[in-house]
Order: sequence, then C-alpha cells, then structure tokens
Amino acid sequence: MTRVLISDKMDPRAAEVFRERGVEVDQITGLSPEELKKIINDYDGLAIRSATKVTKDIIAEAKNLKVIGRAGIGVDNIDIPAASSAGIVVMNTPFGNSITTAEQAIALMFALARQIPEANASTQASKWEKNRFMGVEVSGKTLGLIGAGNIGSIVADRAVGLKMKVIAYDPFLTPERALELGIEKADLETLLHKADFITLHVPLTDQTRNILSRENLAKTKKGVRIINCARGGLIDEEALKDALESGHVAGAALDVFLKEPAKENPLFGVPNFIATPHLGASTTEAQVNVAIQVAEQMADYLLTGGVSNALNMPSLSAEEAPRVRPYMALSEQLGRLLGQLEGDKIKSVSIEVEGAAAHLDQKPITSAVLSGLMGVYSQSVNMVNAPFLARERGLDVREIRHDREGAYHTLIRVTSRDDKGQEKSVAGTLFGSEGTRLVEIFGIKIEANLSGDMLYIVNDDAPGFIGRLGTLLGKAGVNIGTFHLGRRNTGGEAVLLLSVDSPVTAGKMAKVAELSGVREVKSLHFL
Ligand SMILES: NC(=O)C1=CN([C@@H]2O[C@H](COP(=O)(O)OP(=O)(O)OC[C@H]3O[C@@H](n4cnc5c(N)ncnc54)[C@H](O)[C@@H]3O)[C@@H](O)[C@H]2O)C=CC1
Ligand SMILES: O=C(O)C(=O)COP(=O)(O)O
Repeated sequence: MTRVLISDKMDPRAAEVFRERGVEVDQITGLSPEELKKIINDYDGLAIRSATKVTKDIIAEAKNLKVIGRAGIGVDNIDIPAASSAGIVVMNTPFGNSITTAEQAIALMFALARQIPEANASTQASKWEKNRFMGVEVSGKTLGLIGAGNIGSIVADRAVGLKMKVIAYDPFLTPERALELGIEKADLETLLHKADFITLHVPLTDQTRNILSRENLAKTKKGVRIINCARGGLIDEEALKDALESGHVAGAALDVFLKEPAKENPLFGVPNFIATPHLGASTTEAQVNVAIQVAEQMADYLLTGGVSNALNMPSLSAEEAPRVRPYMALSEQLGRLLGQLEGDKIKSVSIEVEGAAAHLDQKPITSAVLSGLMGVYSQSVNMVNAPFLARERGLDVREIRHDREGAYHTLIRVTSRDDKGQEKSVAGTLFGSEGTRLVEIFGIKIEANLSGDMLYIVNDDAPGFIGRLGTLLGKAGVNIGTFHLGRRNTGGEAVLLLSVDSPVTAGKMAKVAELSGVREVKSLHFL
C-alpha cells in the first residue's frame, strides 16, 4: 500500500484527499530530525510546509521515498539536489497561497504606516496616546517591489488600487508585463533611492541573500518603511536594527527571519519594528487550497505517474500520463539499448521526435531516454535524476523535433556520438496497443521488441549462419523466445536480436563469439 507522511501542521483536507485516493496517511508533526530519519523509510511520499527541514541526511535514509510535496511555495527547506540525485520528485503549490501572502504584505504596510500594533498595545494599557501615533498615508507614495513574480504582482495590483506609484526591481520582469501591471521597472539602486516603502517578494537564493545588506540599507531614502513576507536571509537583521535605531529606517515589518522559529532576534524590542511568526500563508482559504492541491498532486504522481508543479522534473498531467507513458517506455528502451551497446564511449546524444511524437512535450521523452542510457551504469537512475546525472557527467543532450511524418506515424530516434565524432543511431515506434518496437539499429532496418534478456549479434550475411547459431544455442540449453533479423544493403553484414528465456552466461557468450561468421556479440537486458 502506498504510504504518505504529513510531517507539518496541515489542513485536515490533505489527509482526507489521500485517504479518498486510497493512499495510507500518517500525520506526525514536531518530529526531530533524528525521529524523522528513523521512520522516513516507511513512506513513499512526504508532505510538508516550512517547518520540516528535508536535509541530505534525511534523504539518505528515505530509500522508498518517491515524492516530497510542499504545501506552499518556498522550497528552501528541501535539499533539492540531494532529492534529485536520489530520484525523488519535489513539488510545490506555486499559486495556492499567493493572494494571502500578498494581503499580509499590504496589511503589514498599513500596520507600519499607522503604527497599529503599538497603538493597540498603548490603548489597551489605558494610555490613550492620540498625539504619539501620527501616521503617514500610503496614497501617492512610492512602493518599491523587490521581486515581481506571482506574489509581487498581486501586491502591485493592490498597491496601484491604493493609488501608490509602484516601481519594481526584477531582472525577469518584461517591459510588457510591467506595462500590464501599471508599474515601472527599475534597477535596484533607483528603487533604493526612490521608494517610501520597500517590500520583498523574491526567493532566497545565492543572488538574493542579503539583498538588503548594510550597504544597500544605507542607500535607501531616509524614512523608508520595509516589509519582508518572503524569506529571512534577504535582509541583514543587525544592519536593519541599527538603521531603525538611528531613525534612517522609519519602520520595518518582518514575517520571516534568518533563524526560525525566531524565539530570539536582534530586532525584537527595537522601536517601530513589527514581527509576525511566518504567517504569510496562514489564512483558512490558502491553507485549504495548498493542502488539497499538494495531496492531489502527490497522489497523482504516486498512483498514476502524473506530474504537476515539480521543481526537478517535467510536468505531465494525470490525463496526459497514459498517452505519454508508452512513449516514455519506448524512449527508455532506446536509451538502454544505446547505453548497452555504446557504453561510456557516448559523449553526446540527440533525441529526435517525428510524426505524432512531435506533438508531445519532449521533456519526459528526453528524461526517459537518459534514464535508460544512464540506467545501464546504476540501478538508482530514474526519470527524475537522469537529466541531473547526465549534466554531472558532461553529456551533451540535444532535442530535435520534426513536424514531418515519415514511414511511421510516430518515431523516436536516439543518436549517440563518441569522442571521435562517430554517430550511432537507433529508432523505434509504437504499434497501437501492441506497444513499442525497435525499427532501426545502426542504419539497419529491423523489427524487434526490446524486453527481458536478449542477444545482439552482428554477423556475416551468408547462408548457413542462422542454422549454426540455432544448433549452438540449442546444445547450450538456451531457449530462443523471439528472433529478429535485419541486413545492411551493402557490406554483407546482418544483425540479429534474439530474446532468450534466461541470461546467457559468459562461457556461452564466448562460444557464440567463436562461431564462424560472428563479428560481434553482446548480451542485453531490458526492464
Ligand atoms: N511568508 C510566507 O508565509 C510566504 C512566503 N513566500 C515567499 O515569497 C517569495 C515569492 O514567492 P512568489 O512570488 O510566489 O515567487 P515567484 O517565483 O513567482 O516570484 C519571484 C520573483 O523573484 C524574481 N527574482 C528572482 N531572483 C531575483 C533577483 N536576484 N533579483 C530580483 N528579482 C529576482 C523572479 O524573477 C520572480 O519574478 C518566495 O520566497 C516564497 O517562498 C511565499 C508564500 C508564503
Ligand atoms: O509557501 C511559502 O513559501 C511559505 O513560506 C509558507 O510557509 P508555511 O507553509 O506557512 O510554513
């Protein structure tokens, strides 16, 4: 039975969805890394929010884990390279909590502008300090967005509605999109100089870490107010403390901290500072959205192979999966065939799709070819980690799509190139419900099913050979299942692909190799 662990607080609808889909689910929150390590091996899926840290060490113990689902956006608590090399799909829910988080940023902007938390505390302490809490209007002010992706764009939309002027620093924001949002694209320097409010909506990466450094904070306009609902680590907390204390920064509201849970922080107790405990995504609506979505996505993957919102694998919808799966099987076989015949001589590979295959997303096909090719060397290779391992090995991979239809209604051709530039190519098609078929090997037309144990023999195309081979294999007790023959038009060379009932031992292979007329022999295995 497929089993999933939910290791963070999550709306109960996640567990309901898993159960409705026939997936067994345990929800155990607050586990220490050691406790999680001990039990993770029992699960096929792990559903988390931001509290669980899925480190390399945890992944090393997760021998059965196939998918990690993040009910939310940020995946900086997951070691994605480690998951990828272990063949584990990592998926998130990129839109389910965006509105909620954007609303939190706007709420914090108002809280800063009108000092609402302090005014609340003072009033309830019976002080009635009407003169102390003089605020500022946001209307007409400049809001500087650092990051204008999903959340940043929603913040921009709300801020434009509040009659603010919005400028955005985001190298990936196109001028057309900026125009559509009614905002202005700016470089970081300009934004720092002009903004009355700055709000951060970028992921935490090596490029964004400390983006509001001490140096950059010093470049901001005096009296600026800063909001961070994205990730701790984007702002130098010590420098922000100093800037608040000196009055250069008039206020700061942080939902996220360098170290979470933030039980202690240099900013705590500093004037004009507002803190919330990573509540950006915490509304009923957002939590229901992300819980249902993550459970659906994970169940789809575990039960049907459908992939959505994966960060380390191409998407494949549950509806698309049955249509693409036969192509993936064919691609895997072609990759495996080439991998077994050409081995580590392969320096580059090109994957061509033609006919019906050209209308499909090519990414799953490429992943499947690479998974077959690299799977020859390691049993832990799969669709997720194959492209990653190929890159690591320096394998050059090209994808080519032909709209033309040739002799077959659909065709996949895989060509390898060795370091001397020599090309070897295999091609296959799908035959309706009958499944996959190899149709060409190294320039020779053939028709063969690639499955189980097989023998690949290149021999002189001369009378009597097949009889001699049959006799030898018969005497050796090797039962032939299927027999496929192809010949080159020139050069008197033929190719034989035989399926055999059990692997042929090295001793018997040597006897075949000695048979007169044999130029090459190899035993092959397919899944
Ligand atoms: N506080 C909370 O509870 C929540 C926090 N978040 C966080 O909000 C952040 C933004 O989320 P989304 O808008 O959904 O992400 P997104 O991926 O849609 O947008 C991020 C934007 O940042 C831009 N960007 C990337 N690198 C950049 C750089 N070096 N300089 C400037 N811009 C850069 C990208 O081009 C992109 O447009 C993430 O860090 C996410 O983890 C998300 C949900 C809830
Ligand atoms: O979705 C995100 O990136 C968040 O930061 C939300 O975190 P949470 O699920 O509330 O722990």
